[in-house]
Amino acid sequence: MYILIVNPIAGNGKSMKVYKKLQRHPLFKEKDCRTFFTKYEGHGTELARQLSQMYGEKMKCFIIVGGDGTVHEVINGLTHHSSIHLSYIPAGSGNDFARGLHLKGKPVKLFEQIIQSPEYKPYWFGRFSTKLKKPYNFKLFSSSMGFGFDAEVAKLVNRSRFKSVANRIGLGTLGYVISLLKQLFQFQPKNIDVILDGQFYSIKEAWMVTVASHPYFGGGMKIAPGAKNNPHDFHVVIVSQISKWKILALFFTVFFGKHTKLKEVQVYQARSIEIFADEGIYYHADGQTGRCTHCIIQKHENKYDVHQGKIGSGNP
Ligand SMILES: Nc1ncnc2c1ncn2[C@@H]1O[C@H](COP(=O)(O)OP(=O)(O)OP(=O)(O)O)[C@@H](O)[C@H]1O
Repeated sequence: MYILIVNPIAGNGKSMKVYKKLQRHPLFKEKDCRTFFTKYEGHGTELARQLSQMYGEKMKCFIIVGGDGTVHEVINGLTHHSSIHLSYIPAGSGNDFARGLHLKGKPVKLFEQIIQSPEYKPYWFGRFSTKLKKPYNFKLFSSSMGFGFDAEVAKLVNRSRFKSVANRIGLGTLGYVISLLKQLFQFQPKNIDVILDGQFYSIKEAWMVTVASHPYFGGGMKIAPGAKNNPHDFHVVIVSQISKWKILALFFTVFFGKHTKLKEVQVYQARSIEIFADEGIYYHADGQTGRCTHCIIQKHENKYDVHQGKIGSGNP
């Protein structure tokens, strides 16, 4: 049995079109595929938790149909169920997790692959907590976390009308770029302290601190070009003391991963990251936003079996 968790509003309704195609496929009935739709924000986590408890071993895998936010919610329902196999059919606006997994091809082809010749390989999620004291109640993230400018852009993207217009014309990234331009003139850089594997850095006029499990964010921008998912570390990209015009240049070069050549951009590798900001700063985890003054980020101790493309991770 396969369980599909479908977010009907992901990609401004694209996920429903994708789902209808899957539903018409002969393998859908033949292989006992059961579908559950998310009904509200956060429902993906509840569904994943309940269904994994209910079906456990009887289930071959969860097939997530939606965008990065849906993946984020589902994995957070599986924090104690790392033995469950996961597959992802991208149908959102950004779909950066799919890029990170090197998933290629149309949704129906991916569905056939998942059922007929799945390539489950280990994937290591990150975990984070914005609490200052134990119990930390860690949450998982699949692709990246960002603090500062990218988080404020993500907040604007999630609220904006541009996103749905851009989605309708098949340009998911456009919504991000428009929000970015809007935010560029409002954003005030912040002083942020960062501890990377015990090493302290005081970042003056920080624009963003991004922690990445693979290269992509914002719908295909290669923010951490060298990042490969592995059990040991993340890539941490820090941008500080940069002019607004140069930030603009950065976001043009980021599509090719060339921004790391700028002197205002530093790239580190770290397993354990701690962030401190005197005043509250915005953060995002896989594009889902919040506000904090402190955050701990670590590799989750468990690996998950995730269907990946030919050159996906799995060889740490
Ligand atoms: N039925 C629903 N009604 C309203 N919101 C929902 C529903 N189901 C899920 N959500 C919310 O929809 C949001 C967007 O989902 P998702 O991120 O998967 O799509 P997207 O934003 O189009 O794609 P991406 O994150 O890849 O850009 C999630 O934050 C989730 O909480």
